[in-house]
Amino acid sequence: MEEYLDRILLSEDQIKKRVAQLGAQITEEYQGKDLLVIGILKGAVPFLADLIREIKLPLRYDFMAVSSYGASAKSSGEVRILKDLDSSIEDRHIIIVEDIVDTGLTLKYLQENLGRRKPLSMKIAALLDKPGRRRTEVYPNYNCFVIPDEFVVGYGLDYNEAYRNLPYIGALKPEVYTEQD
Ligand SMILES: O=P(O)(O)OC[C@H]1O[C@H](OP(=O)(O)OP(=O)(O)O)[C@H](O)[C@@H]1O
Ligand code: HPA
Repeated sequence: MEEYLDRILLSEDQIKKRVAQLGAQITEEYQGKDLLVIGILKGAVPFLADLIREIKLPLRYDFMAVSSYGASAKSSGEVRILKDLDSSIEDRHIIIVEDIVDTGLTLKYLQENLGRRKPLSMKIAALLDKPGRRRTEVYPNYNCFVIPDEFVVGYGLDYNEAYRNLPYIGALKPEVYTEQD
């Protein structure tokens, strides 16, 4: 295991199996619907790439970039749009794909912002849910794993832009980061 990790929380195999299950569930639930999958950059990229290949339906995908963490391990609480969607979502069935719901502030902002654009339906799929840190009452409709209150990296999740390419999810050693930085 890498020396900066405390332990591996979710193995490559566990992630693969759970993402396949979720893809099958979405395939069933969206039969006959015109689906648009919206990935939230940058963390959702590996999850989105794997999930869409497990959804056996015609779909389209687009990306949005928002940021509240900057280069730190603590949410600033203020969400900014860095890149908006390429096209309208009015009258589309959308699934927002996130790597993690932590304080929930990013998701709350996205729900409000995208909700105003009048999609036909809107659901949230998150790889990880960390309910112990929630600061607002938002929860993903589809979730792969619930995790404890620890800062995690890998499979898209970063600390200061590093570790996104790990194929599994690991908890960072506390000495590698500080909550206040
Ligand atoms: O529930 P919250 O406390 O709001 O945290 C979740 C958000 O934080 C991370 O994004 P970040 O701003 O770090 O951007 P990134 O995806 O580019 O890493 C993550 O990808 C979620 O979008
Ligand atoms: O635990 C986390 N790791 C990486 N990025 C994050 N963004 C919110 N929580 C986390």
